[in-house]
Amino acid sequence: MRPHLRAGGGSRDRGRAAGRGVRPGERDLGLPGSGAMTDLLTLRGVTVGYGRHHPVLHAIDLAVGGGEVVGLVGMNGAGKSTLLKAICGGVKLREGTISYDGQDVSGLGTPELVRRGMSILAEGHRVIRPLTVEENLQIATMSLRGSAVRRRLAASRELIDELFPVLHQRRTQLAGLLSGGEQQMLSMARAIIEDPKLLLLDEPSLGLAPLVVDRIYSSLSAFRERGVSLLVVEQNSTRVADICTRMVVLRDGRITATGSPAELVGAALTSAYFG
Ligand SMILES: Nc1ncnc2c1ncn2[C@@H]1O[C@H](COP(=O)(O)OP(=O)(O)OP(=O)(O)O)[C@@H](O)[C@H]1O
Repeated sequence: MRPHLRAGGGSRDRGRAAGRGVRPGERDLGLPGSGAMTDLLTLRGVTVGYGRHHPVLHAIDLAVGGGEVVGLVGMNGAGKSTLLKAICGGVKLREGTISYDGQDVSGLGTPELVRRGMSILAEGHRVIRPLTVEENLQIATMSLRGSAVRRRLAASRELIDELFPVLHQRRTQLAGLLSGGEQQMLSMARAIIEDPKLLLLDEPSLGLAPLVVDRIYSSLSAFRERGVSLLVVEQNSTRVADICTRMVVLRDGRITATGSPAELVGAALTSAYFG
């Protein structure tokens, strides 16, 4: 029989998990974690599907705390991208609710969520192809106001130059002519300027050379150090395990395991991935 780890939110949910009880057949790992954190993003009972098809996600409970880095992993077709789409309003909820920063945001679209402090790097690169690199960065600053924000912006620009010097070299080049890796770096740089509370990323390392992946992951560490909450979808758990505080495994639209990277290794991880 396959060991079944506790499904749902993270260790910080222990009280809640105890409240609703661990389901028969599930094993509560009593995971260590961030008891002091308040949840920034909470999904409760989220069920979604496409058209008239069967649900792709089944009653998902998931929480991301302030400053927490959650790695959402699982095989092809497990429903990881669909979960991000559900959060961003890209697919309609059949059941359940999503709250962010204490407010119900179920069904809100991406522009409104961005206005409320989420940055979303979903499939593909988020650059404006006919504009130069510098113009792309300038546009990201447009929603920022006030002197404190301007100071923060100066720090962000310094960080971008340090993390992605190639963008400085390419600042007059059209974004559409950048390589895939450079476009991903520019997407990350735009997110750094937006100074989000929560950053959602769908496979930020997909198809990139190892050195570029290193750069992208360095920028994720910088977000973490700034106290930004991250929800990072990756098919391969190895890379995301280096930066996340908690990993959540999705299989066939259900959460099969959650725990720190140290806890979710070996047989526990294989079983959660493949059943
Ligand atoms: N627009 C759509 N219409 C119908 N079915 C869809 C649509 N998008 C995804 N699906 C189906 O939903 C399921 C989950 O897909 P999803 O892209 O969320 O998985 P994933 O875990 O992100 O996979 P991958 O790692 O391959 O990107 C799959 O069976 C897929 O075929």
